[in-house]
Amino acid sequence: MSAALQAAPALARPSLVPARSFPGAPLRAGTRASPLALAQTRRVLAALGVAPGEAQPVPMQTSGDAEQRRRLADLGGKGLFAKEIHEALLDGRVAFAVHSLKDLETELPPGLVIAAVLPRADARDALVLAPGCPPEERRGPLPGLPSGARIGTASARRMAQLRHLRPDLRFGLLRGNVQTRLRRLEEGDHAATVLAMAGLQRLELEARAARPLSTMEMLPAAGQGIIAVTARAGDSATRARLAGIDHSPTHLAARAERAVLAALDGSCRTPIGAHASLTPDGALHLEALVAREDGSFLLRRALRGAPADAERLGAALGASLRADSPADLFA
Ligand SMILES: NCc1[nH]cc(CCC(=O)O)c1CC(=O)O
Repeated sequence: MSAALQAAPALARPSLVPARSFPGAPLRAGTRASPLALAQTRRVLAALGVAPGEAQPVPMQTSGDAEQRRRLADLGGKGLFAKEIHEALLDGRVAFAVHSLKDLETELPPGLVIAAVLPRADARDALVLAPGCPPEERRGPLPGLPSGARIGTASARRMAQLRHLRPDLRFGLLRGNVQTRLRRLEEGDHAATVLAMAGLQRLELEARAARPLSTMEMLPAAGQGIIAVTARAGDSATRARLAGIDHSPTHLAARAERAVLAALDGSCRTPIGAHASLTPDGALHLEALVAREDGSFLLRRALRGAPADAERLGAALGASLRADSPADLFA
């Protein structure tokens, strides 16, 4: 190895070399290291139209990734998957970072902003059956899901909605990245699970979905199907570049859905769903729900208004749900 190559690792040490101090260096894009996160980062880089070598994904292990068995609730929730990435961004070790919007806490750390979102993919959840579990012919809610089936999930939102419609179902904990969950389904621990259509599609695994669940059957999480790019609030050059790929209809939906979360201020285990869409006549239609994890309580409401009022609509719908829900859901 030449002396020049041997010298390279020292120069590349991320903690010593803030991206912003080397204008000609590759754009560093922070991301989790999961296959889904990397696929999403490639989409952002493709949208930016960067030349080969002009940008570089920087995969990072997060506290959330390190913990595979316990429920997120026991650990402190959403922020876990983003904390290290936010720190890298604030420190200048990466120029921007790519996230699944639904995993991003409602209030970002001071100094960070959502600089762009990509056009939303399918926001729905999908029913995924274990290989040996043929869809059952049955009448009533959630057709195709066998009576008494054991569902694997770690999502309070999915569990609450399934239980509310189908008290016969049983539940077990199933977490990990998408591939891990599919593998554990094959191992026979669970009859079925529910995964986001968007994640399955981005991993080219949508053939594993028995069918998408309608938003009436299963209201998605706020931000589901949306890839978000964070940047430093004060980095106007990066923000301007990211603004070029921002999809404004998706950004409006994101604002409305996240305003619901902010108004509800639930714990990370409170089952909450929120989904906004633009109607053909140009209005913003917002649906949201709050539930109890055991499905014994579920309140769902919708509101319609002008897209420019996205945040106010979300706040109003969140406040209305909160006013009519048991107070202990928001402890
Ligand atoms: N919590 C994990 C997570 N975060 C984002 C997605 C899917 C992609 C998306 O919603 O944009 C998934 C997997 C899943 O819920 O099935």
